[in-house]
Amino acid sequence: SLVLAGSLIAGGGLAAAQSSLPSSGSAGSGDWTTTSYLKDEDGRSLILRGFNTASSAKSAPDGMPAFTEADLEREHEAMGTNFVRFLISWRSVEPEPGRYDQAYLDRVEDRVGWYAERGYKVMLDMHQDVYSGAIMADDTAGTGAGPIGNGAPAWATYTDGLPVEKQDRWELYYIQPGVMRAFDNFWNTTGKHPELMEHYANAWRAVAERFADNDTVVAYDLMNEPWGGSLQFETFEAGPLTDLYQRSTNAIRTVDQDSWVCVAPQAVGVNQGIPSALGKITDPRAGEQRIAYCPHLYPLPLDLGDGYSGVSKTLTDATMHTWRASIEQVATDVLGGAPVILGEFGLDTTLPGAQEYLDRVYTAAREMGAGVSYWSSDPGTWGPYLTDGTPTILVDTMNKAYPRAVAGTPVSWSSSVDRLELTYRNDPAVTAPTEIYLPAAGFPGDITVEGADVVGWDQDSRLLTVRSAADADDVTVTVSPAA
Ligand SMILES: CN(C)c1ccc(C(=O)NC[C@H]2N[C@H](CO)[C@@H](O)[C@@H]2O)cc1
Repeated sequence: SLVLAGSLIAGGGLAAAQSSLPSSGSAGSGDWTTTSYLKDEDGRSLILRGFNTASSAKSAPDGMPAFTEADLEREHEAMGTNFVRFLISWRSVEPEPGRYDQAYLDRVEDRVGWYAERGYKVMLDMHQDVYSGAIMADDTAGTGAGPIGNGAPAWATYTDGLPVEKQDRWELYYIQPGVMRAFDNFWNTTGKHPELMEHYANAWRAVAERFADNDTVVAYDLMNEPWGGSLQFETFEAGPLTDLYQRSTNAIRTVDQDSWVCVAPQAVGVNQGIPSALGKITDPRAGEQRIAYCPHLYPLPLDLGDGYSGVSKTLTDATMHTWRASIEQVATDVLGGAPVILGEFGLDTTLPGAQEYLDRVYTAAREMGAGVSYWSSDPGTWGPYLTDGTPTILVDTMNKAYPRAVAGTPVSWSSSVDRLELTYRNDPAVTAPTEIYLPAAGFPGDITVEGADVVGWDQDSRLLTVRSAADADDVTVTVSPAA
């Protein structure tokens, strides 16, 4: 079919290439591809690309990111993203024990509406870093919106009077005695606070009750970068962490049967490629399990400020190999074939080799069939825009052709500046068309589509929709600028 810029000419044949779903590679083979995806309300498999929005929400009194609808319009226009890992906080959801702040959830719902109007899907991230803003005496108004940590409300922060001394690096607060104790009390390692995990699960139920019927909210990311305090690795991950995830999943399912529940491993070590010991979480819903796996990726050399070059590149490549094997193992063997979203990765885009690293991670995500939410949309050299609005290399890196919603199971896809190829196993039960984003940079005018019929072309959103013959088995669609 030939699509003329702004309009389309129907016609063109339907070619269905013969191929088959890849078997999942042997553990750690490095060529594993998921066969499981989050799906939209039309049953289409979602390929999710977007940002974490935003770190600025962590200590904001109203819990909202300093991210306006105009910022979202700019992001959508410049990069064609379709996904956001939106930061929310326990302190904002449950400011007092058992009281859920509906005005805060109203503010979250307003932002979700911004994304809905632009065709996005939202994953709500119950964010924490260093437990709570209440870990230090100068906690602002005792709400948990303090200057260092974020996440838990003040009433759920039990440091038991142990010291939390000022640190040069924020990460070091995690091992301060008062913070270790706050985590040990939350996980009830001390045996003194069995109520806190219950409150946490019930806070999730309150959030899910609000968004259960909102198709834009497609997933809940149960806890950001969990830290076990005195418990680490298997004792923590297979113990209280898996327990909290199961309890939160059960609580969510009392009000929301359809959203995916995303679970993350502990951050330390697993972000750097060490295998996770996370246990099985069982979804009590009828039908398919809707548990997803949301790991993060932060190779140590990059985190220490080295670029992606020299020894740092070698070590980072080794990290990514073990990291991919670990993801395959948890998603396949532990969670029974869960879809994967890379919940966070990022770096200072001004570092040497940054572009190559970004390309490598997005290639790995594409090969695995994983969604990606980049850390983060906040202004600065890590993000897409500097504080003065100057674009970083991230904007062009993100602004690439990709399939967004597929009427079947993606088998493989690839894209270059001016060509996209997608192979998927057609699902005749899905009547909605497959949706593909085509940036103006590579597709300035007319386009040629092979392997499927063009259903529509929206010049503003730059979304092409195509449909294969209902009886097609495996379909290969190729999109390129018209000759
Ligand atoms: C010691 N612990 C428990 C620790 C250390 C470092 C990180 C981290 O860098 N995380 C990577 C990014 N993720 C957060 C937001 O989720 C950002 O603030 C970090 O840069 C996490 C945990």
